[in-house]
Amino acid sequence: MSSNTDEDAVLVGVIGGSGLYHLDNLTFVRSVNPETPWGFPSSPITIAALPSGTQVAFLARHGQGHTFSPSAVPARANIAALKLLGVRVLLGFSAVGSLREDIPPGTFALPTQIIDRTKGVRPASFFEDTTVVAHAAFGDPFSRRLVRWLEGPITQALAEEGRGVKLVTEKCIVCMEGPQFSTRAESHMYRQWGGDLINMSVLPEAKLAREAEISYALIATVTDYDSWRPNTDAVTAAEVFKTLRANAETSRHVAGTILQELYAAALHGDILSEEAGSMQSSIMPRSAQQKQADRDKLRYVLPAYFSD
Ligand SMILES: CSC[C@H]1O[C@H](OP(=O)(O)O)[C@H](O)[C@@H]1O
Ligand SMILES: Nc1ncnc2[nH]cnc12
Repeated sequence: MSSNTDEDAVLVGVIGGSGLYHLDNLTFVRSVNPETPWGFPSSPITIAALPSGTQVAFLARHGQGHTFSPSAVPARANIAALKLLGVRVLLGFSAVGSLREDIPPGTFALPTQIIDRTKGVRPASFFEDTTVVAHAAFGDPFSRRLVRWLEGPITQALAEEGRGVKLVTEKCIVCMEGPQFSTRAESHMYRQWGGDLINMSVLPEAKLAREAEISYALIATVTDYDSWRPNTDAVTAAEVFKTLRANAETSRHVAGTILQELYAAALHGDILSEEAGSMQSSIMPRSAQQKQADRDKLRYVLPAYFSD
């Protein structure tokens, strides 16, 4: 599959998490399953049209039948395949635990910070195992402009839905390795560290989106109180499943309400401006020791810097 021209580029992408394996009110256009230099994505990517005809891309993070555990999600192939389709703005939906009493299950959140508690078993860079070195800026791990933009439309969409779902912002999410949930001691420790939410999926997705110069935000949907609450059972998958379906319905409503506006904002506004071009100064200068095969591989995600 060769790189898309601007005319058939799909600017907006959505990654669905646990419980969110499709979106609503879209017209199916085609399904694509590109083999990237990092393998195949979690599942074929659905290209579908909004009522206006604008096309968006949807990918189920754990695969259509939820066959990839968080540690095994082929995140590099996912981000590379979306980038090839033309995606420049990406919303990841995720089921998360809450580390705060005032963020109950059912709440939606737009985190702005991440604490990395993954264990180094997930490939987290497109530059890994190549002769090209890059250090992407990650102080603000989510696209600041995108997060700021999303706050209003999501709040409005939740109000319109009328189920009383609240949106909270400026939260810090801990990303743990899993697949087992945290111990009570870990859950308490994350609270002391300043964590507000916890999941197993936002990394390396957010790092790879940054390396691919895709503006990325996480819409975190709270399913449980994790394991820190005294005199309360620690989180179980059964507890998570209780809230998953309602959260997925609300996620579909939110996506259905905001995607057209998001497309217009990405096309005409400045929400992509901080990430676009950001890798130019993050990549170490070209040297004779860099292997051409590595540069060819990196061209797949960053054609602007590796075209020769
Ligand atoms: C099903 S409970 C744990 C599982 O759910 C979340 O997945 P996702 O972020 O894809 O919604 C969490 O990160 C864990 O992977
Ligand atoms: N408590 C929790 N810990 C990690 N990931 C989660 N996903 C949903 N709830 C979670």
